[in-house]
Amino acid sequence: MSDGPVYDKVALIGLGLIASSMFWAGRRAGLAGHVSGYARTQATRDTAREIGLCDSVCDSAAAAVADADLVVLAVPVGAMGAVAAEIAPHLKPGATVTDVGSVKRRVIEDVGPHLPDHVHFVPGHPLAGTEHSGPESGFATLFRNRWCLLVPAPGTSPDAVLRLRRYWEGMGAQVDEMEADHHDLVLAVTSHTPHLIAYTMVGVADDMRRVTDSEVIKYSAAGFRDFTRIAASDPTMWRDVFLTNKDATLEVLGRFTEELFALQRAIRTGDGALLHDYFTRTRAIRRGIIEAGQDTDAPDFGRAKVER
Ligand SMILES: NC(=O)C1=CN([C@@H]2O[C@H](COP(=O)(O)OP(=O)(O)OC[C@H]3O[C@@H](n4cnc5c(N)ncnc54)[C@H](O)[C@@H]3O)[C@@H](O)[C@H]2O)C=CC1
Ligand SMILES: O=C(O)C(=O)Cc1ccc(O)cc1
Repeated sequence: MSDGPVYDKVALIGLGLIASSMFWAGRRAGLAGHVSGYARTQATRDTAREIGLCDSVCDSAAAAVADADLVVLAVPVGAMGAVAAEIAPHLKPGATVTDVGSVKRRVIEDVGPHLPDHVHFVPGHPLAGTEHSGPESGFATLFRNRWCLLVPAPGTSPDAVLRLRRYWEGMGAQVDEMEADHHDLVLAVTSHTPHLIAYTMVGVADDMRRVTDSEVIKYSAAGFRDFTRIAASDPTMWRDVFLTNKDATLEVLGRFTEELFALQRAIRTGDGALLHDYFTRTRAIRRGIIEAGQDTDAPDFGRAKVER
């Protein structure tokens, strides 16, 4: 499927869901000559070696990035700066450094200052994931038909950006470019606040023990099940997302609570027309997404089988 490797050597730093999916997807499409990997804990490195994740698993980040043409930072957002500081002296001149963090402004602020002038920094964010984490959770089709947003600073080498775009496209993603603050606001609406709402709803159900004792599990309908899936996502990753996308998340949450109060009032006052109008508008949005072919989870989309 590819015209040969896009990079001779790729280094994956942090071997969780996203890095392992990148390894399997890249290997299937022949996108890298060699993939080295590094994870902070011995246990993760051992698991990676056992399951054949990466062509070589290194015991230091410095060893993993040596001679790499692309370095991917795939750790929680709050750890990006420290990892960048650690690898900076060992980067090959002309290499591209990218990341996959869910928040972009903070990653740019934390990583950028550590990197030497002789590398290209092209921040990125694949809009694809699951509630699972760790080296065994990845699969080759995770990025297929999903967006990957690249957030290069103005003046970044167009060749470096184009090459990274080809790499993501080789893994099946559609690539767009976006400015960092805009990215963080869009993601606060479409991903970060929805996750917070799911965490809250599952927390509320758990608090109401009277109702939840076994009955929540037994009678849970699809809506609540979706919330529990999302609320099972990695606590470290999501703590970092909210701490580092604070302003945008608080802005969206402010709007959300205003709307919630309006709906609460409509329920209390029996304003059925308001509720009906509201739900009619939101239904149209969902139908619009499906008609635009953007809901890759829709049953009629023919979702790719999960496989390595
Ligand atoms: N899980 C998801 O659905 C998505 C996650 N992302 C982003 O991708 C990045 C990685 O996420 P996942 O692969 O899901 O995480 P994960 O939890 O599966 O893996 C994270 C890896 O980073 C390592 N790590 C954690 N703290 C570290 C530190 N202080 N120093 C060095 N290594 C450390 C862990 O040991 C693990 O190998 C995060 O920044 C996240 O925001 C982006 C899109 C989707
Ligand atoms: O599992 C889900 O529903 C997700 O929303 C996956 C996801 C999580 C975090 C991201 O930054 C991007 C995608």
